[in-house]
Amino acid sequence: MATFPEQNSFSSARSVEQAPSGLTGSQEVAYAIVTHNLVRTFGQKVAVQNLNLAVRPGEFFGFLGPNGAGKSTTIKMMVGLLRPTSGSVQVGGVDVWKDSQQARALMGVLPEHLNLYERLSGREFITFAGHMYGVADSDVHKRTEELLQVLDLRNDADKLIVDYSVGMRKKVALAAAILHRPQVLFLDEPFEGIDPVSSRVVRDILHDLTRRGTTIFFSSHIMEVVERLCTRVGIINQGMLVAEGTLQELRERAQGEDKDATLEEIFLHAIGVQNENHNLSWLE
Ligand SMILES: Nc1ncnc2c1ncn2[C@@H]1O[C@H](COP(=O)(O)OP(=O)(O)OP(=O)(O)O)[C@@H](O)[C@H]1O
Repeated sequence: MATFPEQNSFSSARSVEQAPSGLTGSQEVAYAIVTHNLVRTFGQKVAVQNLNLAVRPGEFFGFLGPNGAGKSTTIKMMVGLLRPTSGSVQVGGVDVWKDSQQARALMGVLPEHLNLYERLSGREFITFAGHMYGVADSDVHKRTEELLQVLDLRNDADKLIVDYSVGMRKKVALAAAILHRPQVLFLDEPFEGIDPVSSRVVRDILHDLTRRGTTIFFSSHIMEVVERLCTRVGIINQGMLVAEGTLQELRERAQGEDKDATLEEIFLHAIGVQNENHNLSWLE
């Protein structure tokens, strides 16, 4: 197990209290996603506290945190599904809550709870999404068929979504989120419920998208996937950003220069988990 410095020292120098808050106007377009002092409360509960983040174009940003940490709440505020209590979000230099239509045109979104049109078939749903984003008919057709093929949905393409499995729903929603080649793609737990074969396909597609300039912001509990894909990682705990940087940067901040710390070790330390005894007394 690696040893680490105090939790708060995890945020990198470029962490975003410094980076975006000093930026104005056109400078901020240098960032694909910027949040300024983002806050969301639910009654007494502060789900997200003064979140400052900046993600550069083409980055593959992994957003980690334990259950209830505030990941989905953050993503919902970033994509225009949940109004912040205070603070702001910009995507591609556009304020998501002031110019929501313009901002949404730049995004693809795979939300936590998939709100799909259950009475459409998978093929119809993907096609519909393409038309909603104004993609030309011929491109919609071509891209839909290719997506159905690579995501192994072709045999079920004409089945109604209501009859899809969890993984099939996730894949069809992902196809709909990427068909218009968004500038910024937000994915809330994209690998949940997806089999290993499709997982690999999805990883390849996402990797390819970032190579071609798409920025990806995604939440996941699967450390191995985050470790493999992400160029930068943010860790949120109890609504606060407790660590942010490249894996290398986070490792280098590990006390004693433990360059071998795994992302799981970095994560557990950042959220303050100790090595405790988790035995159930009644099993003894
Ligand atoms: N609509 C809501 N009403 C009240 N509380 C909410 C609501 N949505 C989220 N919360 C609370 O806000 C906190 C953050 O929730 P959120 O769903 O953002 O966590 P998460 O990090 O995505 O968790 P998980 O990994 O379990 O999906 C939790 O305490 C949750 O109970």
